[in-house]
Amino acid sequence: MNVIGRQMARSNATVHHQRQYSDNFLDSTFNGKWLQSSNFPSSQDFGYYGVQRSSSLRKISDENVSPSELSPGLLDLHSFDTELLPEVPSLYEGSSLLQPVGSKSFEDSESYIPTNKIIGRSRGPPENNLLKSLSMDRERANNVAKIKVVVRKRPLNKKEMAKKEEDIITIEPNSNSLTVHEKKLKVDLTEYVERHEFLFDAVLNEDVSNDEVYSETVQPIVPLIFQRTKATCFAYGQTGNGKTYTMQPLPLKASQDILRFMYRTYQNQGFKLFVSFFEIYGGKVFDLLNDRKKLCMREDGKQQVCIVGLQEYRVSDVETIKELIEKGNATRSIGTTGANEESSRSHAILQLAVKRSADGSETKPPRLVGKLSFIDLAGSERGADTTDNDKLTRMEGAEINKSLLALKECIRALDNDQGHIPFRGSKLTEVLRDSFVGDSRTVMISCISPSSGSCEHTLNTLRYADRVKSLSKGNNPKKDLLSSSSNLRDSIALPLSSTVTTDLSFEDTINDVPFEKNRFGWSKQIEREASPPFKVDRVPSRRAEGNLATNVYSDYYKDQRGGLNGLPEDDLKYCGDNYDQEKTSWKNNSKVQNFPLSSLEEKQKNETSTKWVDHPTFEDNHSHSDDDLNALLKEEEDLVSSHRRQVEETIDIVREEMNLLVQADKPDNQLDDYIYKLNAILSQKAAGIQKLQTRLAKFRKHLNEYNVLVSSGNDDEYN
Ligand SMILES: Nc1ncnc2c1ncn2[C@@H]1O[C@H](COP(=O)(O)OP(=O)(O)OP(=O)(O)O)[C@@H](O)[C@H]1O
Repeated sequence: MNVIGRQMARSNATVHHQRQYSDNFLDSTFNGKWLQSSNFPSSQDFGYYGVQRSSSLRKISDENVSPSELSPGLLDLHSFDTELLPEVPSLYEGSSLLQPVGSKSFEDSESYIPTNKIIGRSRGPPENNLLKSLSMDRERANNVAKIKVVVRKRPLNKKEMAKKEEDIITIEPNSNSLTVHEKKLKVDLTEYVERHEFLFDAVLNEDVSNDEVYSETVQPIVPLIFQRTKATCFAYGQTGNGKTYTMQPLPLKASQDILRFMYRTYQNQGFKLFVSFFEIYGGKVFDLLNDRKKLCMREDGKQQVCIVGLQEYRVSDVETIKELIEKGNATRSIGTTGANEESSRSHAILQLAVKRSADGSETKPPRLVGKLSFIDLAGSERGADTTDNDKLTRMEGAEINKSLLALKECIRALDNDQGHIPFRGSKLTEVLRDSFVGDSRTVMISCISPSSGSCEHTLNTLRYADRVKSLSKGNNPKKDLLSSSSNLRDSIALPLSSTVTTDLSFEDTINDVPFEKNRFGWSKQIEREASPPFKVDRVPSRRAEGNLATNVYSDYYKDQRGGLNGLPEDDLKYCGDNYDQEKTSWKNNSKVQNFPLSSLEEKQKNETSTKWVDHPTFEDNHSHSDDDLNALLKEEEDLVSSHRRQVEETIDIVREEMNLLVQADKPDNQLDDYIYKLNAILSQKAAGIQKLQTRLAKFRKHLNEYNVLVSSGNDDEYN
């Protein structure tokens, strides 16, 4: 932790004591997260609301910050019974709009307001224009998707340019799609480029400013906060890809808008804005606005999560919020990893809560109306990057992975309206529990590097985002259509070994085969033409993953040499069980044209006599981090691959069964032979199913272990 920051945080633990910060001190000393001062909007960017500030911008006054009234010791962060107010007058309706513009102080401050889409800059826009603009905003707010996934690409940095790394991300102008061009090597060491296409709700290129990021992500949500919505905005991505750069200005901009609503639209309606800022580090909660005091979480009888003793500050101007954020940032933990010295190992959560007293009186504690949470997640790079680190760092990594996985699962469950939200999967999701129930909105900003050197991490980040997005029903039919028809989630370079489509060249295959999403949101290739039953030799697959180049190589081998026999043993080891299944299925395919029944016997013999390379287990691969996110994601991928192959095999088997029946109908049919072959077929079927069931059970067990299974149906039989 930043020592100066800690000192400062300590000395400011009670902001009743007015404190004068020097600009120099602030600008030069804080180097914590969210503290690249150049990224902060300047003070002129913000208006002053409510109580006018003195000439010092650095003063936190009693008027604006009153921790005592906000720190009841047991602070129910979220579930402070959401206010049961009479219906909050719509943001866009009611007398407040028609009242003369606010108090003197607001009038005075108006000239500071840079832009105001809700309320025009000019003092008296014609009433109908105002209403029109508000109704447009209301429409916009109502259209805010429940879950929005945005990807932001940062520019190449100096280090990457010095290493002559290339920009491998292309974004079509005015589109929501991006393509990762991954360089790969064929077995003959010639290079080829594998293209991975993704479609999201918005894709922002390196030229997009932080202001634009705000208007694309958080701004549309702000009005909803006054209508009892709880919203979460989080940045996800590898260390150094711009999470902090992206998140840092958002709370300030949002609080500016919130205050604007409070002082204009909801003037004199008793709304108050509160700020809290804490971090989750190694599974523990620390108050960033109270000298990093360790806090504990409690769940009350109503299963509402409380953070005991979290300081929450009432604020009425942006400058104070800025100071609080600076203070919190200075206090935030910064660890080191092999990947990036500056990498953050904690999740920082800043919350803006809008509250109101039930009867408008000041005597009763205000109740929560709506809330906006900003989460700067820890770097998403996982297991591999922490291998060399000490036990503590590895455990931190494990906790981070666990929370990232749990977060994804909660968002999935949220968007699927599932009764069971697996929020207990991590501290992060427990803390955010109330953001996953009721009227909620989630914005995820995935931050990616353009550099070729980060390709694998970039693909991981995009896959994570895609999983969040692909399960999003949203409220935009167009989006659904796009998702189902053209979310080119993954690799296009899939040299499928189809005996039917052998007339297609490799390039034809990679360029033209369309994709669609399956019901889990994964892409699958659509057959070029509707194939008649049993003409499909390979089940649509999206196998070639960025971090499993061997998959591609083995496919390539398979195509080039007609089989896996040519694969070096090492490759097989890496391929693991994928190729255990692959071997069998490929063998089937090689003989599929004539369906010689002898292949079954041969296969059965092989299966019993050959000791296939063991599938690398979850534990084997990731002994350093049991709950490694990548391992679970990989296991999920492998399960789907196995399922796909099992279906392929089933198709082959059914073909053989049909042949067998044809044989059985012939007058010269040998009963012994029929019985023997039928027995072989049934055994093979049973073995395939059993194998898949085992894998499924194992995967479910792992999910259960990490509390991330969304649906718990029939778990018992697997445990
Ligand atoms: N879109 C962008 N435009 C310009 N510079 C950027 C952009 N995104 C990030 N940067 C720069 O890249 C560097 C790393 O960004 P940042 O600290 O935000 O990464 P991070 O993802 O928060 O890393 P960590 O996981 O370690 O917290 C910073 O110097 C930042 O200014």
